Amino acid sequence: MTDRDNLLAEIKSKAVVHGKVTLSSGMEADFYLDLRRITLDGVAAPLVGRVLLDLTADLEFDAVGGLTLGADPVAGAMLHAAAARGRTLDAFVVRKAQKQHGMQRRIEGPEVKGRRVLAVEDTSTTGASPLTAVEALREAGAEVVAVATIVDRGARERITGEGLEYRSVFTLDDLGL
Ligand SMILES: O=P(O)(O)OC[C@H]1O[C@H](OP(=O)(O)OP(=O)(O)O)[C@H](O)[C@@H]1O
Ligand SMILES: O=C(O)c1cc(=O)[nH]c(=O)[nH]1
Repeated sequence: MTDRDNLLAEIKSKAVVHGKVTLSSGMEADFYLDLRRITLDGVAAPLVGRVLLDLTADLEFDAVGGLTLGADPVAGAMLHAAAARGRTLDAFVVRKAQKQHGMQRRIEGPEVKGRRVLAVEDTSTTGASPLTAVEALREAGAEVVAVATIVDRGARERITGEGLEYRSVFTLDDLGL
C-alpha cells in the first residue's frame, strides 16, 4: 500500500459524513467531507504531508499555506514532511480578515513577499477559499505557483479558469461519492 492508498482509506473511514449539510458557499449537499478529522489525525496527517509533497514534487516553492482554518494543518503537515526529507519548507496562514492589533497582518508566518508559494486547502467546492488566499498572497507580493487540495469537490474549473495550476490528490470519484 502506498501513502496515497493509505490516505484514501483513512478519508473513506474517518471523514465522510452523510446527511443534509450547508456548505461554505451556502449550497446544500447530502454529504460532507470533514477533512479536519484527517488533517488533525495522528495517523492520517503525516500521510497528508507526504502525499501533497509528492503531488507537487515538480513545482518550485519554499512556502505553503492557505485560508485559515482548513488549510492550516495541511500546511503544517507539509512543513514537517519536508523537514523529514531534509528540505526546508515554511508555512503561512492567511487570515479571513486583517488583524486589527499587534502586527496587523493578513498573512501570518515568515514573510511571503517575493517568494514562490503553494496555496493549499483541505477541500474546495467552488474555488472561493483558495482563490481568496491567492488574492491575499498576490497582494502581499508572493508568486503563487499552484493551488493544491486533498480532495477536489468541484473547484477545478474555476481555479484553472483563473490561469492557475491546480492539483488535487483525490476527486469525489476516487471516494466513490
Ligand atoms: O468552495 P470553497 O469556498 O472553496 O469551500 C471550501 C472551504 O470550506 C471549508 O472551510 P470553511 O469555509 O467551512 O471554514 P473553516 O476553514 O474556517 O472551517 C474548507 O476547509 C474550505 O476552506
Ligand atoms: O464546500 C464546503 O464548504 C465543504 C465541503 C466539504 O465536503 N467539506 C468541507 O470542509 N467544506
